[in-house]
Amino acid sequence: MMLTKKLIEIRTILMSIDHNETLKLPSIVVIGSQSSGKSSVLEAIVGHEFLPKGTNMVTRRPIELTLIHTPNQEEEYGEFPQLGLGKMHDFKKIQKTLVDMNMAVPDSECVSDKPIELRVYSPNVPDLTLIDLPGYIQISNANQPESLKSNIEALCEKYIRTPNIILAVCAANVDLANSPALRASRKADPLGLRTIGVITKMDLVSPEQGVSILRNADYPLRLGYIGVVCKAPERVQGNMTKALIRNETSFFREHLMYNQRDIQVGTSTLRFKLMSVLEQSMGKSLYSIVDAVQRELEEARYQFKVQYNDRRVTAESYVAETMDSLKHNFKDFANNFGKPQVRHEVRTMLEERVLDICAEQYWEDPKIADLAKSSPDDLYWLYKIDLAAAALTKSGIGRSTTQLVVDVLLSNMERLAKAEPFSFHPETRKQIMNFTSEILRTKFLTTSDQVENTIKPYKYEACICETEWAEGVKRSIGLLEKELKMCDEMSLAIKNSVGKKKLKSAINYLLDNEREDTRRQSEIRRMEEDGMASHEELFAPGDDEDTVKSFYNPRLIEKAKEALFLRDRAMILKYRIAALKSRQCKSPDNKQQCPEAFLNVIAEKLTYTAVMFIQVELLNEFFFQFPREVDNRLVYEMNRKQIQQFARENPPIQKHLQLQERKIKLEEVMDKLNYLVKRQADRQNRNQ
Ligand SMILES: Nc1nc2c(ncn2[C@@H]2O[C@H](COP(=O)(O)OP(=O)(O)OP(=O)(O)O)[C@@H](O)[C@H]2O)c(=O)[nH]1
Repeated sequence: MMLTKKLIEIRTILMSIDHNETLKLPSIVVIGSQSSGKSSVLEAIVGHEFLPKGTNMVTRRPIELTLIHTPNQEEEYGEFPQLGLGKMHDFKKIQKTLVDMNMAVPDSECVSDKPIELRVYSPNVPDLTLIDLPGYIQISNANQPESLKSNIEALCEKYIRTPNIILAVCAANVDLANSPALRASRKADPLGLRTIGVITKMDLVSPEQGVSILRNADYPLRLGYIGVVCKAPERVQGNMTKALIRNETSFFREHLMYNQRDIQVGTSTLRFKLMSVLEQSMGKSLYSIVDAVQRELEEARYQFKVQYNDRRVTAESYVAETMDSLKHNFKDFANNFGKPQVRHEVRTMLEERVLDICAEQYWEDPKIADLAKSSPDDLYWLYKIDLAAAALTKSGIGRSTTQLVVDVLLSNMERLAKAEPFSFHPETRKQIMNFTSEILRTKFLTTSDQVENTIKPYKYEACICETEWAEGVKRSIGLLEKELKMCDEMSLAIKNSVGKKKLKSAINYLLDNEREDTRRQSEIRRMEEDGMASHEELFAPGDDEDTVKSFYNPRLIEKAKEALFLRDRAMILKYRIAALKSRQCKSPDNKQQCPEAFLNVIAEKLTYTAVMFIQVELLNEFFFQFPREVDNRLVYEMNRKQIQQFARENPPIQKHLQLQERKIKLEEVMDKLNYLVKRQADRQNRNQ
C-alpha cells in the first residue's frame, strides 16, 4: 500500500497550500442514516473511541480523517492541523475537541460544509483518508431548520462525487430499499463501481436474513457488501475496541452461514478492503493528479517570475530588513536632532514663557507708561524685575525643559513607528513606543534634577556682559515685533469677520460705557462722601442697559472687547519696542527698565545650561540604548512562529511568501509524483 501512503503524504502537502478541487486525491466518504452505525465502524477501523456521540445532531461538519500508519513507533496520537494544538495523545480529548468544533455550528443551521481536519498517527491504523459526514435524517425536528434534510443531502452529494469512494453504511435491521445512503450512492455511482456497502448491526438479524442482505441483488456493487458487528459487549474491562473486534470475530465464527466464499464479513475484512480499494483508486488518479499539479506548478512559476522576478524572500530576511530600516531611520533622526535642534525647542519654549511673564507683570500693569521715565532707584520697578526673574527661573525649568525634549522625542518615535512597514504591525508599533517610553522614563528624573541643580545660580543672580545684553535686546525686539504682527493680524481678522462699521460702533459703545462707568463711579464716591444715597440704590441696574442689549448681540460685544484688547496690546508693544531701541536699553545697568531684554538674556543662559545636561543625560543615553532595545526586545525575542506571523502581517510580503511557498511545495510534490510514476511504470513493465 505504498502508493496510498505516498499519496497521503502528497495530499497533506497539497492541503496545506490549496483547498481547491483541482488538486484533490480520492478519499473514502462515509454516508448513512443517523444511528446507522457510521461512527462505530470508523472507530473500529481506528481502534479508539474518538467521534462525537449523542442524539442532538453531534456530527455537523465533515470530518476529514487522515490515518497515518507509523510502523516503527509506539505512540498513538491525533492532530488538528487547523488548530495548531500539537500532538494529542488522549483520544477523549480529541473527542471533546471534535464535539466542541461540531457544536460551534449553531442550531439554526445545524450543518456546515466547512470540514474539520484530523490526522491520526498510529502503528495500528492503515494508511487511509476517510471523510465522516452528518447522518441522513428522515425529517427535521421542531428546533431544527426545515431545510436541514436537503442541506445534509446536498453536503453528502458534494462529497460522493468521483474520484471518491463511497462507504454506504446501512443497518441490517432497516430495510435496505429505504436506505438513503444507498439511494444517494446509486445516483452518484449508478453502476456501483466505487461504492462499498457496509451493513452494520448484523447481530440484530438472523444469519439467513444477514446473508441475503449481503447478497443484495437489487443494487449489486462491484466492491460488494460487508457485514460488521461494531457493538462491544457490555461490562468490558480494558480496551473497548479490542473487545469489540473479539466480540465480532466470535459472532461470525458462531454462525457458519457467514463462512461462505461470496460473503464478506468483519471489520478486518473491511479494513483490508478499504486499503486495497483506496490504493487502486489512488493508482488510477495518479496520472490526472500529475497533470493537475504540473499545470498548477507552471502557473505558480510563471506568476513568481512575472510578479517577483524570481526574487526569494524569507520571513527572517523580512524581519531583519524591517528592523534595519527602523534603526537606519532612527539614526537619521538622531543625526538631525542634536544640540542646535534641542536648543531651538527649549529656547522657543522659554521665550514663550518670557512673553507671558512680561504680559502679566508689565504690559497689564496700569503704571506701564511710567516705566520709561522712572528713576533707576525706583523701588517699585526694582522689585518687579526681581519678581519677573524669579517667575522665570523658579518655574520648574528642569522638569519642563526635560519634558519638552521627551515630548519631541516621543512624537518623532511615533512618526518612525507609524511609517511603513510598521503600519502593518500594530503590535510591534506598540512595543516600540512602550520601550521608548520606558527608556525615557528611567532617564527623566535624573535629567530634570540635573538641569534644575545646574540652573540654581541663576535663581539668585546673573552676570550679564555687554554682548549678551545686546543679543538679548535684539532678540526681544524681534519677539515683540512678531507679537505685534500677530496682534495686527488678529485685529484684521476680527474686522473682516464682523465688518469695519459694525465693529467701530460696538467699540464706541464699549468706550462710552466705560466712560459712563467711570463717571458713575466718581459720582457715587462723591455722593457717598456727602451721605446722599446708599450704595445699593446707586448700583441698581438702569433701563438703558436692556435697551442697548437689543442693538448689540453678545458675540459682537465679545469681538469688540477682543479688538479693544488687541488695540491696547499693540499700543503697548509699540511703546516697548521703542523703549528697547532707545538709549535707555543700551546697557544691562538699566535692566529694570528693559525687563523683556533682561528676561531674554536669562532665558538664553537657562537654555544653554539645560540643553547641555539634557544632551548628556537624556539624548545621548537614548540614542545609544534605543537600537540595542530594538535587538533585545524585538529581534532576539521572536521565535520562529512569531517571525512568520510578523512577516505575514504585511500583505504584499504575505502574498510574496504564499506564492513562493506554493511554488516550493508544488515542486516538492512534483518530485514525489515523478518518483511514483516511475515506480508504477517499472511495476507495469515487470508484470508484462
Ligand atoms: N447491536 C448493535 N448495535 C450497534 C452496532 N453498531 C452500532 N450500534 C449502536 O447503534 C447506535 C448508533 O451507532 P453510531 O455508531 O453512533 O451511529 P452513527 O451512524 O454514527 O450515528 P450518528 O452519528 O447519530 O449519525 C449506538 O448505540 C451503537 O452502539 C452493531 O453492530 N450492533
